Amino acid sequence: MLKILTAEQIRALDAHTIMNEPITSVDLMERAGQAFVSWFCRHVDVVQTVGIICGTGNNGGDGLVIARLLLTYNYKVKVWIVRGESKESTDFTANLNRIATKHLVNEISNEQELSSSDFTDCHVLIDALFGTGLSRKVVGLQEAVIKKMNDTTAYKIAVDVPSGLQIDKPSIGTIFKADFTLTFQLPKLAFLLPENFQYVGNWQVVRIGLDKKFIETSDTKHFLLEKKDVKAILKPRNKFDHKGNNGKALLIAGSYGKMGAAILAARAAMRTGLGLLTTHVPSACLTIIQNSAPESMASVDGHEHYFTTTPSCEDIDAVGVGPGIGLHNETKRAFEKLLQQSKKPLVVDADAITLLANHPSLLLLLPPQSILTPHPGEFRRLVGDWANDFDRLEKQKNFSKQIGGIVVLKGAHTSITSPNGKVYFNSSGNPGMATAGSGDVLTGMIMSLLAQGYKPLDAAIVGVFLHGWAGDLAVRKMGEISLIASDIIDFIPPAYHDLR
Ligand SMILES: NC(=O)C1=CN([C@@H]2O[C@H](COP(=O)(O)OP(=O)(O)OC[C@H]3O[C@@H](n4cnc5c(N)ncnc54)[C@H](OP(=O)(O)O)[C@@H]3O)[C@@H](O)[C@H]2O)[C@H](O)CC1
Ligand SMILES: [K+]
Repeated sequence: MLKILTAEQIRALDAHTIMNEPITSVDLMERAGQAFVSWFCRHVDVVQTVGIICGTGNNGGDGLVIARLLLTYNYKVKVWIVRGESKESTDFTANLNRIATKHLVNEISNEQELSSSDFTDCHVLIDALFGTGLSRKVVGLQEAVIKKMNDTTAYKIAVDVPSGLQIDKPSIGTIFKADFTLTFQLPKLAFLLPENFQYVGNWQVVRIGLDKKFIETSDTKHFLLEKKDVKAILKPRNKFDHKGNNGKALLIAGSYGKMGAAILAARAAMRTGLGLLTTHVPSACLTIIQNSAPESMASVDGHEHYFTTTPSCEDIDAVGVGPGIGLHNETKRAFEKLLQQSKKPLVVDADAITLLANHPSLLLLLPPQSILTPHPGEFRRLVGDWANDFDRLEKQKNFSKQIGGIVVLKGAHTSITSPNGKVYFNSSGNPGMATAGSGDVLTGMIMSLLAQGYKPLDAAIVGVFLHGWAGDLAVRKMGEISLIASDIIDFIPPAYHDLR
C-alpha cells in the first residue's frame, strides 16, 4: 500500500533523497520534469498549444523543466512566470537560465501584465504555480492568476498539486481547478477527500525515485490500498474444502416491499465464496428469497412484513444485518436482542446503522471489531455534521476508536478506519457504482469474507477493494450510466480472477 505523507514529511523525503542517493536537487527536479513529460506525451497530442504558468519556487522550476523538454518534443509552448514577494528558488533560477529560447518566457509581475496576458489560445494549461510548498492562503496577483487560469476552456493539468490546495489540511481561498493532477511519488491526503475532486480532478502518481527506505520508515496513519495488498491477503482454496470450511453466515435483511436489498446481499455473499448462508426474512417474503437466492437457506420471522424475531447465532461465523429491514419499534428491539446475543463481530449496514444513530445506547452493545458500512448520510446521522472532509475523517477515526470497530465510509475512495487510528483508502471503483443496491452488495461481500475467516479489518479491505474492482470490470461492459448493482455481483468472479 502507498503511504500518504504530510507536506513536511515530503520535504524531508526530498532532502533525504538528495543527501543519500545522492542526487543534486536540480537533477531531482529534472527527474520530476521528465516523469511529467513522459506521461504528458502519452496523453496530449503534439498539435496542442501548451501554456505553462510558473511560480518562482520548485513547483515553478518543475514547470520550466517541463517547458524545455516539451520544446524538444516539438510542442508549441508558452511560459508565464508569476512573480510575487518570494524570491526565486535556486533550482528555479538554474532552470530559467537553461531555457534557451527566452522569447517564449513572459513575465507577470503585476495586474497590468496579467490582464495583457492571453491564455485563451492554449489548448492545455499546466499549473506550476504552487506545489507542496503552499503555506498560506493565496491572495493578490497569484490569486488573480489562478482565477484567470480557471476561467479558460483549456484542458487543465496541475503539476504535483493544484495551486492553492493544501495537501494535508483544509484549504481556504482560490484553488486551481485541474482536470488532471500528476503528483510525484506519493498520493496526497487531500486528493482522497470528495470535496477536493473539483480541484484535483482525476489524478495519478508518477514515481521520481525518492528514497524507498525513508518512505518505509516514515510514520503515517494514512494508506492508499493497491491491488497487490489485496492479493497478499486473499486466502487460497484447499482442494479438500467442503462448504463447511467456507463459513456459515446469517443475513438479516429485507422487509415487505424492500426485498431487493436482501436478495442482492445474499447473492453477493455466495458469489464471494461463502459456504453456507441463512437469510432471515419476514414470513410474507419467504417465497421471494427462496426463488431469488436459491443458494441461501431461509429463516422465517414471526412477523409477515418486517424483522421482529431474532434468529439464533449459534454455530454462525458471521452475521450481516440492516439492508432493507426498516425502522419499526419491534425491529429495533429485535436488533437490540441480536446485539446482546452476538459474541462475534457483526456487519452493520443501512437501516441497522440508522437504528444505532436513533438509539445511541445500542452502540455500547456492538461486539468488538464489528464493521459498520455507512454512506455519508448515514454517517452524519451517527456522528453529526462536519466542517469539511478532513473533519469528517477525524470523526470517522474517533468513531472507530469509540466503538472499537471498523468504519467503512462509502464513496469515491471509500475510507476504512480501524480502532487503532489507521485509515485505508480504496483505489478501485467508479462513479457508475453509485446506484441502488451497490451498498447491499458490499454488505454481502464483507459478511461473506468475515464468515470465511478473514479478520474483520481484512474482510473490510478485501470486500471494499473487490467490490470496486468488480465494478471497474462491469463498467467496461455496461457503462457508467447503465451499470446496476447486480452487474457488480456478476463481475465478482473475474475480479477474483484478477486478484489471484
Ligand atoms: N519530492 C518531490 O515531490 C519533489 C518536488 N518538487 C517540486 O517542488 C515543489 C515544492 O516546491 P517549494 O519550493 O517547496 O514550494 P512551491 O514551489 O510549492 O511554492 C513556492 C514558494 O511560494 C511561497 N508561498 C507559499 N504559499 C504561498 C502563498 N499562498 N502565496 C504566495 N507565496 C506562497 C513559499 O515561499 P515563501 O518564502 O513565500 O514562504 C514557497 O516556497 C513540489 O510541489 C514539486 O513540484 C521538486 O521539483 C522535485 C522533487
Ligand atoms: K501546481
